[in-house]
Amino acid sequence: MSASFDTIVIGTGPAGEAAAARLHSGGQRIAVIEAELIGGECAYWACIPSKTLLRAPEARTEADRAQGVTDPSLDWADLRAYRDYMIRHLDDSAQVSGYQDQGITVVKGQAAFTGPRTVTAAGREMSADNIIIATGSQPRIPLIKGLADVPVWTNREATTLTDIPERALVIGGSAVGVELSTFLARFGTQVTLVQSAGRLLDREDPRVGELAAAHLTEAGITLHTSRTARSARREGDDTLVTLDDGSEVRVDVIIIGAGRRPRTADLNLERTGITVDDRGAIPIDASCRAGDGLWAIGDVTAVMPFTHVGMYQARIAADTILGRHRTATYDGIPRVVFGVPEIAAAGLTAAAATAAGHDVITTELDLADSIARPYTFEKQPRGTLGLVADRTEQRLLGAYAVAPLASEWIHQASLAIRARIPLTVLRDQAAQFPTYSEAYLAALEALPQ
Ligand SMILES: Cc1cc2nc3c(=O)[nH]c(=O)nc-3n(C[C@H](O)[C@H](O)[C@H](O)COP(=O)(O)OP(=O)(O)OC[C@H]3O[C@@H](n4cnc5c(N)ncnc54)[C@H](O)[C@@H]3O)c2cc1C
Ligand SMILES: NC(=O)c1ccc[n+]([C@@H]2O[C@H](COP(=O)([O-])OP(=O)(O)OC[C@H]3O[C@@H](n4cnc5c(N)ncnc54)[C@H](O)[C@@H]3O)[C@@H](O)[C@H]2O)c1
Repeated sequence: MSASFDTIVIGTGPAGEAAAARLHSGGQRIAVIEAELIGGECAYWACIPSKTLLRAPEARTEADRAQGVTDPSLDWADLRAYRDYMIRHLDDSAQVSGYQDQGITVVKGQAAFTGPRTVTAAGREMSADNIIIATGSQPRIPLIKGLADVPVWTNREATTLTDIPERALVIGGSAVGVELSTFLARFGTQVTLVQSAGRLLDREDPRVGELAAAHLTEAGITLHTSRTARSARREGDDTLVTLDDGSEVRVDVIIIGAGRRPRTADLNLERTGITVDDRGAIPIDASCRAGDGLWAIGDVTAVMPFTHVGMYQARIAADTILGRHRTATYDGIPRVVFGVPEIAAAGLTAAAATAAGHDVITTELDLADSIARPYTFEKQPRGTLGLVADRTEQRLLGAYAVAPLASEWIHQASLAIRARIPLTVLRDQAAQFPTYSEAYLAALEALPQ
């Protein structure tokens, strides 16, 4: 006999967990189904370990650059132990019992639909008024001849590594590639990064890619843009990778960061009436509805595959299910690559704003020429803030910042874009002296009128 619930959540990454928690506190009877570990990719193999691993090199670089600090050093064994603690030693038993203690049913197994509102997992049949699909994504593996015969890491092996490799070829030059390269290079790996697009972080403003390239080069990383790996083969203990220009790179491991695919393949979605798009993503409306009583949130929607977006969609879907109708808007949501220094952006690039018909004005500010904080922060002051605005509408459309702590102060641009705060109001701010936030006023005053 099938157990019935108000809502079943398939997948307990950050999106599924946020939805389950909100619906449970809204009084619903909930079941969560998880094929692997409660917490999802983010908690064990993505955001949490990667940001934990990047903090030490960041602190080391900050210390190197701060006047009056000598001999800062990295301790891999200590960081590795802290990473293992942060990823719960890949053990989610406390999370399972935490849910059970709250009265949430946990089913460990691969869920598949048996009908529009019924699923099976671990031999159990379940039905619900609402089913939320939050099954996340998996790495996209490029076609490279011989890849199956050489050591290859996806984000999973890279973020749970036990030993720092001597030489690595990183494939992909966006968030995963830039973050993993930064971490490894700062720990002494000889990193070669191969990026198929003409620049790093190719969805961002071209200046962001240029600035990121300069920082990666400074960290000792060899960059190949407009390049792909064609084939790989073993030669003794080495892996020899041939790029598409015929050049060869000798490494110990290939690390893949070439994008992700929504995880929908095993769900039997044909039983639900949902048809995935050409990326394999589940199409949703503004409230994250994917069909009658069906919802999709997080990476599986491919809308903006970030944890904060998945959790936002979870709040939108859960509130709508609870009768508090909400719609999502994605304007101005920040996008951060945790490089050293941090690379942050929000809203539209100048090119996207122009394509959308805006009357675009832009400015870029060298922070060391304009504000005091870079000098109090480090002895080689640096940082860049770029703004994109609409001259006619007199509001901010986009921003990028490549500078220390940019992941924090990008949120001012994010709020200004989302809340459509007029430029006159933004120019009337008095940010704390001396902070990086002062850059906004300096940049706004430099915007063409
Ligand atoms: C290396 C790396 C670093 C990242 N760093 C950041 C960061 O710093 N900040 C940020 O915002 N984003 C980051 N991301 C992106 C972030 O990890 C994802 O956006 C986020 O994990 C998506 O959450 P989700 O809940 O949609 O899916 P996931 O976290 O992928 O969780 C989905 C869950 O569903 C389960 N599942 C799948 N299919 C089934 C099934 N059929 N039945 C039952 N369970 C199923 C999976 O086992 C998994 O536990 C990073 C990604 C990578 C690869
Ligand atoms: N800090 C963060 O928020 C963070 C960190 C890591 C990942 N993420 C998210 O995880 C997802 C995956 O990140 P990602 O960087 O793997 O994917 P991505 O889709 O953002 O970028 C993939 C990059 O790989 C390149 N590429 C694709 N195929 C290639 C090939 N064959 N050879 C060389 N280069 C190739 C592309 O040009 C692109 O720049 C993204 O949605 C990202 O936003 C977020």
